[in-house]
Amino acid sequence: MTDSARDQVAMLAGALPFLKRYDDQIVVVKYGGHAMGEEETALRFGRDIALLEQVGVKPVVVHGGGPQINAMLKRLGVKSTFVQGLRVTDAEMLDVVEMVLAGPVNKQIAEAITRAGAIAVGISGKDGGLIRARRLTRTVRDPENGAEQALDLGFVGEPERVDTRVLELMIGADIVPVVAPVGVGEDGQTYNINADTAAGAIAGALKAERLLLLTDVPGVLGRDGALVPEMTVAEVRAGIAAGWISGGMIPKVETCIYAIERGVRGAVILDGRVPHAVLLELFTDAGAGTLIRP
Ligand SMILES: Nc1ncnc2c1ncn2[C@@H]1O[C@H](COP(=O)(O)OP(=O)(O)O)[C@@H](O)[C@H]1O
Ligand SMILES: CC(=O)N[C@@H](CCC(=O)OP(=O)(O)O)C(=O)O
Repeated sequence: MTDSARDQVAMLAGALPFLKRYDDQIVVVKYGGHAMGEEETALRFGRDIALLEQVGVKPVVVHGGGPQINAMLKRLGVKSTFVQGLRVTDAEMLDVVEMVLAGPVNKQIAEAITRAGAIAVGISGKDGGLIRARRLTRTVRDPENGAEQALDLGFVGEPERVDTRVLELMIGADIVPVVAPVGVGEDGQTYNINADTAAGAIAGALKAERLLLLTDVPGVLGRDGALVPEMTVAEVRAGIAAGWISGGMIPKVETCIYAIERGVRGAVILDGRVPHAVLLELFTDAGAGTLIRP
């Protein structure tokens, strides 16, 4: 037997306890727009998800696509602004957001997983009544007089209720759901939902074993720029207040807290550009990224 064959067998044997732990368990993976990068990265992601499905894990993919929306807006000559990491979304913008997220981005991911040997089907949060949303309200404090001021983010939504039936039907039939973060209000209004928030709501509703948020940084970075391997909810809150957790990282850590409070057993922020990031996190002791715990 060659050394490389021996290594392969040793690796498989080492993964056995982890394979047992995650057998039949739901793992929600949020695939961020920044982690999609090159085509090879997306294909590799597809292979990892297909592998999870083949070893008995039940993966559910929720994806973003912020950079892909930006690219389309640039082609259309439309400017976009972000407040607290959220895209201010007027009616025209909403059309583009839905077109990009529920269109090419959703289909490319489902195709990459399917090409790797699993059956993945792309849906949006509007399909099967999956994500019932309401308009998100946010306030800012006026630094001059301390008064609270309401922010108008347009058609940005937050999940109000997640109806998991369509996901359960898919999971039960060994189909990997790939979800675009778009929701619908009671009155039929479409809402743009931050993909981290959508993933957290879905993970919470499914009581997933793990929520993995894949991005383009190694995890939560401390003031010194070094990776923080583990954080408690209280430490996260202190980091936001002190300002070293900011921008797009805020919805991520908030999502982790939300999911944990709803019974998800662990939430991890990790670098989706690292080859096999998902497998490293689930099937090795070393793990990857930042684990947020209660
Ligand atoms: N403490 C921190 N650690 C890591 N990243 C941070 C931190 N504070 C702010 N960020 C920013 O958050 C970004 C990740 O959020 P975002 O760009 O929205 O990712 P995605 O598209 O994957 O959702 C990082 O690229 C970084 O610029
Ligand atoms: C309200 C809001 O900001 N929605 C996001 C939805 C996509 C997303 O979250 O994509 P990433 O995960 O790649 O950042 C947006 O319009 O960009």
